[in-house]
Amino acid sequence: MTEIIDGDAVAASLREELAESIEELADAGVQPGLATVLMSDDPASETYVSMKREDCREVGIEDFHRDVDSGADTEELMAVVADLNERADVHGVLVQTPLPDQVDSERALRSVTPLKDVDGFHPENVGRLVRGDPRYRPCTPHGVQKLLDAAGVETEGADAVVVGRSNLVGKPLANLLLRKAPDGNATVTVCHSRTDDLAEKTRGADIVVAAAGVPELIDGSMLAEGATVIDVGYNHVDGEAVGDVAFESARETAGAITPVPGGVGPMTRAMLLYNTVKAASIQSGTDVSLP
Ligand SMILES: NC(=O)C1=CN([C@@H]2O[C@H](COP(=O)(O)OP(=O)(O)OC[C@H]3O[C@@H](n4cnc5c(N)ncnc54)[C@H](OP(=O)(O)O)[C@@H]3O)[C@@H](O)[C@H]2O)C=CC1
Ligand SMILES: Nc1nc(=O)c2c([nH]1)NC[C@@H]1CN(c3ccc(C(=O)N[C@@H](CCC(=O)O)C(=O)O)cc3)C=[N+]21
Repeated sequence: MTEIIDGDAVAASLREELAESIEELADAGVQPGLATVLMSDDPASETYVSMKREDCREVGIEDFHRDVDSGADTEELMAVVADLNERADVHGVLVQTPLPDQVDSERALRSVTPLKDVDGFHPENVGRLVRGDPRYRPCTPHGVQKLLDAAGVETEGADAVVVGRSNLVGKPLANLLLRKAPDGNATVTVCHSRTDDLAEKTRGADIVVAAAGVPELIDGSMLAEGATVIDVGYNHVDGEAVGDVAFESARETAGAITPVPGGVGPMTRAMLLYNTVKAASIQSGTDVSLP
């Protein structure tokens, strides 16, 4: 029987465990705080930010929020970030991307102080990840690791294929799976739009992670019998969320598979809470146990 990996359930149990870490911080007089910065009129970005804020309030993380006019320039955005960098009650600063075209995104994201960079996008944190000593793991890749762990899927020695090489998902995930660590130690192949014969690559994999942003790119014919399939894709087709995996076809061949919705999405949000609690722990010098 194919296991359907329940991201909602795994995320819920993570939030419960994080609530205990937040209790430990409270005993030391610390409340974790996350500041989200929204500089966009895109309804999707607005939705992602409001879900993140709602999650914070639910688990006891203080929700700070800043709206920056979507017509503003890089300097104005960076001034907002600089102010949040200085505040002792703000432990995490998240600038929601994509940013408007007139903004120098690289410069703006680099202005988040690395200790508060709970997205893990700052070059210092990316560098640490690539070097094998991550501080804040990017939320979606970390969520994928937690889903694999929850499903009892060993990465050690596994052949993993990551479809997608973005800085947001594919590259950090490939680095995490490659890391010399119990939740890494996979043999990693990274595929992208110029990959020759994608199906041949995915058919050779024990673990396939689809993060291409192409609806139903991966179907059952492209999988080895019993493979684990993690669908990061979140595409809107006729107003419905559709993954990068053709679920009904893939589940026939897969050993375990994540659905969309109810798979990676809720985990991404849970790992942001995780990083914020970790940030509060580091910045307050309070040791807490993390799930
Ligand atoms: N559930 C969640 O929490 C999240 C979901 N997502 C979703 O994950 C998906 C990927 O996001 P993101 O990484 O930001 O997307 P990007 O568009 O930044 O990157 C997509 C990657 O997929 C590759 N690709 C595109 N088409 C193909 C193809 N036909 N075959 C093989 N590779 C291909 C691209 O190759 P190339 O580099 O050559 O262009 C690129 O590397 C999206 O659907 C997004 O919505 C993203 C973040 C969080
Ligand atoms: N720069 C950038 N930042 C992003 O944050 C970003 C992005 N690009 N590209 C698009 C993806 C997609 N994404 C999701 C986050 C949460 C859910 C999520 O929680 N979904 C729930 C359903 C939520 C609901 O609708 O109630 C689920 O899948 O079950 C989904 C998708 C962030 N993205």
